[in-house]
Amino acid sequence: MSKFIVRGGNVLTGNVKVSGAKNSVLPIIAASLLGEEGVSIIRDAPPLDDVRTISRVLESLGAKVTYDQEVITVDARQLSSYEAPYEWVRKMRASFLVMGPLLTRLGHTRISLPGGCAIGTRPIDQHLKGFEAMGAKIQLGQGYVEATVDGRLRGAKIYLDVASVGATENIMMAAALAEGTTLIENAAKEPEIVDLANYLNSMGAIVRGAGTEMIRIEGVEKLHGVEHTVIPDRVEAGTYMIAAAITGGDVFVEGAIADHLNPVIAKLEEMGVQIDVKENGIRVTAKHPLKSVDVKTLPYPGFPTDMQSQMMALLLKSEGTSVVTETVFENRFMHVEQFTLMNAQIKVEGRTAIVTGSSNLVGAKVCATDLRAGAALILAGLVAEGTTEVSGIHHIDRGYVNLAEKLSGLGADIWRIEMGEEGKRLESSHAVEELPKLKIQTSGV
Ligand SMILES: CC(=O)N[C@H]1[C@@H](OP(=O)(O)OP(=O)(O)OC[C@H]2O[C@@H](n3ccc(=O)[nH]c3=O)[C@H](O)[C@@H]2O)O[C@H](CO)[C@@H](O)[C@@H]1O
Ligand SMILES: C=C(OP(=O)(O)O)C(=O)O
Repeated sequence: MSKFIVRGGNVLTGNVKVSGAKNSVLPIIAASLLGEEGVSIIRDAPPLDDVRTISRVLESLGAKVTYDQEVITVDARQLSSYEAPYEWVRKMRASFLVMGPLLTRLGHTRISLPGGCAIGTRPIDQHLKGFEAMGAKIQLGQGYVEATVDGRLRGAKIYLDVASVGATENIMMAAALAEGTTLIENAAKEPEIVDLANYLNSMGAIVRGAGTEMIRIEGVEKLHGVEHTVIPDRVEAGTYMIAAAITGGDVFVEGAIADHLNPVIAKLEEMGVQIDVKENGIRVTAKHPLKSVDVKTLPYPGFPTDMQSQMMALLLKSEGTSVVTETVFENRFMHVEQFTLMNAQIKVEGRTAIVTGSSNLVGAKVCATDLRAGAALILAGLVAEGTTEVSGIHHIDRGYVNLAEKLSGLGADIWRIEMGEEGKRLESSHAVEELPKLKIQTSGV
C-alpha cells in the first residue's frame, strides 16, 4: 500500500505546469478507433494510470498504441476484436467510451458493464438510449452489454435526460460515422466535449455546436488519423490554485485556461483570493483569513463536482460556516469522514455538507476514497499540524501527474512511499526527485 506523506505548514510559492486533461485524452484516445486510414498522434497526453488503461483497451481490440514523451500514437487501421473485457472496464469507467466508436465502425460491440463506483451508481442508460435511437439492438447479460446494427447506424434526434458528459461523447463518436444527421439535445457542454469535437472534426467528421446544449453531427463514411494537442487539465489546475489559496501562497499555474475555470475563479475571488489571469496561466495569491462561501456543484458551466472535495478542504480553513451541495453524484462526500479524522467539523445532511471553518486541522492517517478525495486530503495535509499519511493513492495516480514532485517544487513538504504487495517498503525518499517517474508501457514503446 503506497502512500503520500505530507508535513503541513509550508507556504507554497512558484510556478507549476498543468498537464494535459485526463478527461479529454480518454475520449480522444477512444475516438481514435474511428480512424480507418492513417495514424493518430495525440500530444500532451498525461502519463496517468487511466491513460495506460485505455491504451490497453485499444490494444485488446487490435489497435497499435505507443507512448513516448507525452505523445500517444494510435494506429487503428486494423481492428481484431469488438469486445472490451471486464478486466479493463472494471479498472476505469471511461473504458466504456469505446462502445460508440466500435459500434459505428464495426456494427457490433460487446462491452463489460462499468457498474457503480465509489461516488455514485453512475448508470449508462443515456448512452444506450442514444445508440438505440440510432438503430442499434442492445442486449444485456452476464455483466456485458452487446450492441449490433444492420448496416450503418442512422442519425437520430436524442434528448438526454441528464446532460451526461460520457453519453454526449459516446453518442457524438457513434454519430460521426452514422448515416444522416444526429441531434443531441441537452448535451453536456464541458470543455472536454469541445476538445473531442475538434478532434473528430480534424479526423474528417462534421460536428457543430459542441459547447452548447444542442450538438449536430452529420455522419460521414470514413475518418482518418490526425495530430491533436489535448487541452490543459482544468481540474488539476484548480487543485493547484486551491493549494496556493489554502497555504496563503503565491503560485503561477502555468497553462491553466481561465475560461474553463470560471466558477472556481469566482468562488476563490468571493473568498478573498487574488486571481490574475495572464496569457499563459493564472497567478493565485492569498492572504488569510479567507471568507467562507457556499458551493453547489452543477454540470458545466456550473461549479465542477471534480473540484468539490478540494474546495471543501479550503473551506475548512476559511472564516465562518459554508454549505456545500453536491448535485451531480449522489455519494460524493466520502472525504468528509476522512477530513473528520483530521479534526474537521462537517455535518452531512443528504446532498448537503455544512462545513465549519477555521479548523485546526491535525495530521492523521487517512485514505483516498476516490481520485479527488485523495487530492483534497493532500491539500488539507498541507495546512494540518504535523504529518498526514494518505493511503489509497492508486486513486490519485489515475488523475494527477507527479503530484508530489509538483507540490514539492512549490515548497511543500511531501513525499511518496512505495510499498510492495505484501506491504513491504520498496523505497522511500524525502527527495522526491529521486523517485521513479510513472511510466506508461504499451507495446511498441
Ligand atoms: C472520464 C470523465 O470525463 N469523467 C468525468 C465525467 O464522468 P461521466 O461522463 O461518467 O459523468 P456523467 O456526466 O455521465 O454523469 C453525470 C450524472 O449523470 C448521471 N448519468 C450519466 C449517464 C447516464 O447514462 N445516466 C445517468 O443518469 C450520472 O449518474 C451522474 O449523476 O463527467 C463527470 C461529471 O462532470 C466528472 O465527474 C468525471 O470526472
Ligand atoms: C470522477 C472522475 O473521473 P472518472 O469519471 O474517470 O471516474 C474524476 O476525474 O474526478
